[in-house]
Amino acid sequence: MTAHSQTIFALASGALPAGVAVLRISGPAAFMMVNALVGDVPAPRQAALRTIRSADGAFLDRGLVLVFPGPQSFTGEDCAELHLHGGRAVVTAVLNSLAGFSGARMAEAGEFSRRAFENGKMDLLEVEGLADLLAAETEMQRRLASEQASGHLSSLYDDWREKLIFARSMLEAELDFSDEGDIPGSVSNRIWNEVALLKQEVDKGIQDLRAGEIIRDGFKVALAGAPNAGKSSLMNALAQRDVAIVTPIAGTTRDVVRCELDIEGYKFELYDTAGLRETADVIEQEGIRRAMRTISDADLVLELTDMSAAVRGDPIGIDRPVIRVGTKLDVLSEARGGACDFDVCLSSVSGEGLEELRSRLLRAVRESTNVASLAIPSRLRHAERLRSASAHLQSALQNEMSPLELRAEDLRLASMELSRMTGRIDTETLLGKIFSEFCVGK
Ligand SMILES: Nc1nc2c(c(=O)[nH]1)N(C=O)[C@@H](CNc1ccc(C(=O)N[C@@H](CCC(=O)O)C(=O)O)cc1)CN2
Ligand SMILES: Nc1nc2c(ncn2[C@@H]2O[C@H](COP(=O)(O)OP(=O)(O)OP(=O)(O)O)[C@@H](O)[C@H]2O)c(=O)[nH]1
Ligand SMILES: [Mg+2]
Repeated sequence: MTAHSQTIFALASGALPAGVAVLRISGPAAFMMVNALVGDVPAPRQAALRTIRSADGAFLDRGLVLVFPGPQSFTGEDCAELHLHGGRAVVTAVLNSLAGFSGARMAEAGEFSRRAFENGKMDLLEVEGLADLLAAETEMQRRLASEQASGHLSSLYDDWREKLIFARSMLEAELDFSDEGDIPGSVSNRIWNEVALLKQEVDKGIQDLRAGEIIRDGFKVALAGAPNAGKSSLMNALAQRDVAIVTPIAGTTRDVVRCELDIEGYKFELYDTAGLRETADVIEQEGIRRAMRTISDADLVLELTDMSAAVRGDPIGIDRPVIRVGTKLDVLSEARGGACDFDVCLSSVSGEGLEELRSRLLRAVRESTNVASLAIPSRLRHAERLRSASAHLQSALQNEMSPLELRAEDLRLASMELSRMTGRIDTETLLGKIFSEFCVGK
């Protein structure tokens, strides 16, 4: 438990004006400050309606006051909340009054959560989950973040860590008795079987990173094809707004244009790109270079072909998953020539086929995020720790001829990696990076 001498405060609710504004106070002087502002300290954890006055007795607001005595609070310290009328001047007046107390200052971004972490109220995975929960815009992002914020990923990794600690203690017991003649090795065999099973679980976790990243950061879809194929028009139709410039001139799009979509709770990132062709125009060449880079980074490529055009572009030929889209279905004569060359035929003008494309996109994201539970890694940091743990387990398992001491040391290193995951051991730099993701008041 890290005791802070300073009391911090901040607006914890959103942009003003708002219906209600919540000011949060945490630290040793919190209750003294509440007492000075409202005349008493209400009963713990019960909302009480009070008049809030400045140090010179001037009326500031009438609002709800809540106090949470430490350690039973969000930060683990004495905490208080003032629920004010959400006007700018009301909030400014009360914040100014709070700043007048000695030992009190405005909180920095993420400082409440940082104190919660330091006081053991949340571990690092839960803190990251909370940051993701505040940033979540889609239903699947919310579910993934809640899972992590409520400690389910932490329990999983703690469980693995405990298994390793148990295995090590068994090995150490065996080491202690080893000079009493050879024990038939049965204990040891059972341990290595369990370590092998654990390694499989860790490796499964590493594989799930891709699903976690897709849910958290979005499924990347690139629109590709010849100039005038209708890429920008399709982007605008899917986004239902005018994101990209559309003209009848081939070579309109040069920069990569990005937009986000929410399909059934999954976040998609759509990338409109320059039409692919041989060209002498240096600006267009650079556009095409960027297009190719975007296409090769995509989780899925929509390869568009203008079905009404006399000449069709060549296939792009990349090793990404592709949906072949035939465009301009509305101008196609009744002889729908070659529609069977495509997975989806659509018109961005009439809207025909868009629903079919949307359900194909949904199917693709579901296939890429097909996991049994949402207690999965979603940041590179998680996978790096898991990879390193897996490598130590591998070393312990394969070096059957090495001394038990060394193999036990590999198990210890693996469990250290899992401790880093929840932040039992870690560096100031990492903490700074994670807490800087928060806004002030959290
Ligand atoms: N008004 C208000 N609403 C809020 C929050 C808040 O701080 N204030 N939260 C802020 O994120 C979230 C709720 N999270 C919270 C987490 C822990 C505790 C807390 O007091 N924990 C104590 C007691 C637990 C208990 O009584 O069961 C503890 O952990 O010891 C409060 C809120 C969302 N809603
Ligand atoms: N009738 C019809 N016209 C379309 C459709 N989609 C696009 N167009 C037209 O085709 C032309 C080219 O459309 P864009 O969306 O700019 O094509 P693009 O693939 O982005 O082209 P570049 O940016 O040059 O690579 C425009 O005149 C559009 O209005 C469609 O579904 N039906
Ligand atoms: Mg375009």
